[in-house]
Amino acid sequence: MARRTARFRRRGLMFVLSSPSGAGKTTISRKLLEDDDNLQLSISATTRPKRPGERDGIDYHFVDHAAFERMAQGGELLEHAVVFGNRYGTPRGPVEKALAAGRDVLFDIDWQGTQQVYSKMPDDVVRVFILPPSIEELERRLHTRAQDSDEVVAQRMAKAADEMSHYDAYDYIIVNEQVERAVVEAKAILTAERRRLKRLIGLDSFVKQLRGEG
Ligand SMILES: Nc1nc2c(ncn2[C@@H]2O[C@H](COP(=O)(O)OP(=O)(O)O)[C@@H](O)[C@H]2O)c(=O)[nH]1
Ligand SMILES: Nc1ncnc2c1ncn2[C@@H]1O[C@H](COP(=O)(O)OP(=O)(O)O)[C@@H](O)[C@H]1O
Repeated sequence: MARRTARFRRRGLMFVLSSPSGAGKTTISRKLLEDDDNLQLSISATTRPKRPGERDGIDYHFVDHAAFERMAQGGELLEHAVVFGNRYGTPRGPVEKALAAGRDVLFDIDWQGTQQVYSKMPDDVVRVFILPPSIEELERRLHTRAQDSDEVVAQRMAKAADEMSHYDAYDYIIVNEQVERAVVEAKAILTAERRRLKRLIGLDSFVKQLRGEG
């Protein structure tokens, strides 16, 4: 007799990573995306200028203030916030499509955006906050990234304490000391969250079938 394949599906989840700037969100996100075919990045729109090496439509949708305002007013953004004086927002369409298709979406958004998506879609959101091992190491990382001026680094360090004060609005905390370890931890969280009963669709009839009732 042919073996039956699992006849239930899963709704996608929203995997949110937040941290003070420089703690390692981008590094950890890249590794998760590289190793996981079912995970896709939510590409935010921003009015921030492009950094060297960043590509429009891949790292961000780089837009001007007027275009951002049109998107916000038109209800095209799931959430939006001002961070370091620039506007950032999450386009709604790709997220809804992915979730319905059972794909998971990774978000690199700040605490304000996390709060907004969580209040709209609490059952779909998994919130992870990344902390640096120390404040000295955070500053070192911001300098070694060498993409921002000393002035911008000073601005980000000044904001770090404020951002870190929001850690308690998250479900999971990862201290990014060794990047490989942090990635293993993030993968473990994702794996476990994918098995949550509440995300499984049609499990009832599958179990009925297993019990010979289907
Ligand atoms: N609310 C919100 N925050 C975002 C979004 N995209 C990026 N951010 C946050 O904006 C902050 C600055 O991001 P960025 O300019 O790329 O610098 P980074 O700190 O090096 O990641 C980070 O805390 C991001 O998580 C978004 O769509 N919505
Ligand atoms: N665990 C780690 N140990 C040492 N350096 C790290 C670690 N994680 C990230 N970095 C480095 O720190 C800098 C900031 O990391 P990044 O991922 O850009 O942070 P974020 O996206 O949170 O601003 C980068 O140069 C990155 O290579």
